[in-house]
Amino acid sequence: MLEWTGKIKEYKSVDGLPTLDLTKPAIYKLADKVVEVFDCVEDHLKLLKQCFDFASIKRLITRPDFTIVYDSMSGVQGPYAKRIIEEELGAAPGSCTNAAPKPDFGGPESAWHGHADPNLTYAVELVATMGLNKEGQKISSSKPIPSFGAAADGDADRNMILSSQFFISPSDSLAMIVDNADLIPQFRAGLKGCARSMPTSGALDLVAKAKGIECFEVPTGWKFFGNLMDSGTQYFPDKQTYTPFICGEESFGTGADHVREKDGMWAVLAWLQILAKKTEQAGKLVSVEDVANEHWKTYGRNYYARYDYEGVDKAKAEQMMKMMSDKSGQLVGKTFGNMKIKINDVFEYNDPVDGSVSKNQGVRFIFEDGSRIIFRLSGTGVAGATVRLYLEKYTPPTGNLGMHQFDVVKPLADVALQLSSLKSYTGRDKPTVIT
Ligand SMILES: O=P(O)(O)OC[C@H]1O[C@@H](O)[C@H](O)[C@@H](O)[C@@H]1O
Repeated sequence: MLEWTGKIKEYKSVDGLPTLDLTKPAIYKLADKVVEVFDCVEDHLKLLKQCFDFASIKRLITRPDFTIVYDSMSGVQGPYAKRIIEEELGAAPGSCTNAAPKPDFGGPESAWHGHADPNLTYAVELVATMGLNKEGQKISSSKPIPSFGAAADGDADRNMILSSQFFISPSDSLAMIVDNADLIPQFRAGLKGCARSMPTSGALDLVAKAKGIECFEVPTGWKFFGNLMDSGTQYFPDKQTYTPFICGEESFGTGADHVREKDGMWAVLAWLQILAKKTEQAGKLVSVEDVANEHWKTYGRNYYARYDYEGVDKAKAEQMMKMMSDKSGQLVGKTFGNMKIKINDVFEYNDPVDGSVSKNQGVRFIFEDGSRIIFRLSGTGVAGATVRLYLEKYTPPTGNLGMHQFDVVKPLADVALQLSSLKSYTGRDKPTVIT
């Protein structure tokens, strides 16, 4: 792209364009061109109405025993949330919090210091309202705790889902939406495909296997889902079709093939739709926690956490990754604690749709019991390098399903520090953020 910008020889501009009123929908004719000003909230709402049964979601939201809080963290979701959740679906006024978009997402004065990130660490207001602390442990609250909570990030493509004193990890949220896709009108004809990014937990794979749905493991980055959504279309007419399709990432992005981006509002409505239908079926209010408990009893639980080490020395982080990559395959059969390594490699993706190969997509240590330790360098960090360490431990349905995820993966973190020598490379022995 940079190369092409160097080749620009001319650009055109128009003098004397009138100032158009962008505050209301209208169509303007300017010489031989037409400019249409449209309300993007209405546009999105129209599309979402094709995906969901709004009447049934409204019945849930207006139940006297159901309360909802949707925190837009001063990002762009605010006007959409108020229009859809409060006006269209009948949630009580004030259910949508921090709903006035601000250019600095609230800045240093906000509880989240302008860091509009929907996770346990940054979405502090919502997390406290839902009766949790940043470790996801229950805390007491002086006010009644809402039945359902959600947060959006600054550009509203990501989401966090909670119920009263309960946090659902994005990996679990994805698996549970796919498991219950038949309750969502968008998937009435059945799902043909689903996908997760490589570091996202394998909870999705268990559902896909049980239901016979094609499941893909792609590198981190939403673009990799795009080709799967295009399979069988005019772009790849000879390829098998994987749509209708649901996909998601551990980094709080969830979506489907109604648009090509992750869609925070879609994920919130998908959950509300599932709860609405299950509540109708059960004749009593069903919560996110109820759905999760049922799910784990069927599939087992993929305990999961991500440790971020932010702002580390880039060269050192790269050396550490290289050291681990160089050992690819050499640690198979080695035992750490009571766990034996089954696969140690560097993840590579062969795109089944366009045939492209993406190498060097993260270092993986996969153990015989299904536990995983994954290392990646963030592609979005701003200062130095961010090392992301993803930890996953599988517990079958017969095991203890009610433990705290951060406690369960802690022994894996100790093994990860050993495997990576992270402390000697980066000087860090504690992550900056755990989600
Ligand atoms: O490389 P990082 O920092 O882990 O960020 C990954 C994220 O990067 C974003 O740009 C993509 O839109 C996401 O899909 C992806 O999850």
